[in-house]
Amino acid sequence: MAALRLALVQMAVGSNKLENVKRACNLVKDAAAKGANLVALPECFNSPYGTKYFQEYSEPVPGPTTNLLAEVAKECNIYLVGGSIPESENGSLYNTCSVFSPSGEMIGKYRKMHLFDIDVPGKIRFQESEVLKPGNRLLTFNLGRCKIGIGICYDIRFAELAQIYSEAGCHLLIYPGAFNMTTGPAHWELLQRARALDNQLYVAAVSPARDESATYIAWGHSTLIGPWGEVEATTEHKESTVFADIDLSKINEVRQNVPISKQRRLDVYTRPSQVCVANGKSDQSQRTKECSGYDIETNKHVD
Ligand SMILES: NC(=O)CCC(=O)C(=O)O
Repeated sequence: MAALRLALVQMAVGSNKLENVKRACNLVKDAAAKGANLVALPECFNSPYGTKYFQEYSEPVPGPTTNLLAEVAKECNIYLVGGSIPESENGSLYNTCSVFSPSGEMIGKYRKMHLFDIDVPGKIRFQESEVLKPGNRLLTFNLGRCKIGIGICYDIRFAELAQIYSEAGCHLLIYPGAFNMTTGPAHWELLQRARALDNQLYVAAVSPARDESATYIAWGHSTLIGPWGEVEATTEHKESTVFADIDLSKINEVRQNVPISKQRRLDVYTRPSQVCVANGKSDQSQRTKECSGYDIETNKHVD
């Protein structure tokens, strides 16, 4: 067995919350029985995806859903990336992913940082920010020698987030996601390949299965992209689990062959926000090394 066998559980999600969670746990058990030691669930796996549902389906984290995920991670002796669920805390709602170790401990939670607010006239309008608040913290964890970073769906459009994770030493980025029938065919795979190629690492995205009767129809196509930018494993839109092995030596090979991380021209890249004008002369400030809640130098979360 490979050191890291990943399973992306593209599960059907319905309107019964407990049924959704039980289904997720059964599919996780099935993936573990087939040799996966890292299993990931999709975005919003215990609730239909839609702003009108988030309040009703929300719960604290930790809470009833994540307690069941913790149990299944322990029972199966696996790392579990618990997709995302609508989280409630102090009257606010978040789109939250929690991660569990093989001992059943919740080792971190990540709140979607970039909320899905788009308006493509005649096609799709979705405004998560009408109901949700964004998170401000990154989340990484280690499985053996593999360092893993978490984002949620729309976060994948933001190259900076993936680059920060890469600079923090991540080898694999996992995005529980739920693209739709407009942006899915156009951008889902392209964005994963772009993030993988920019950063020369693995990128996985895991979607719910497509339900044509839902108010929001997910694109499906859960996928793992390799550090060369190629599709390593994928599926179509029905319920299924995608299995793939993560081989860290491929990352080293690509980075040696095409050494872009050593060839950056940080001496000439300047962003408008990084130019300060003093005494009438423009001055290039240092490249930003910190992001809110996460210190890249020490690789630690900061309050
Ligand atoms: N759930 C999401 O964040 C959807 C993102 C999406 O569909 C996109 O096009 O971006």
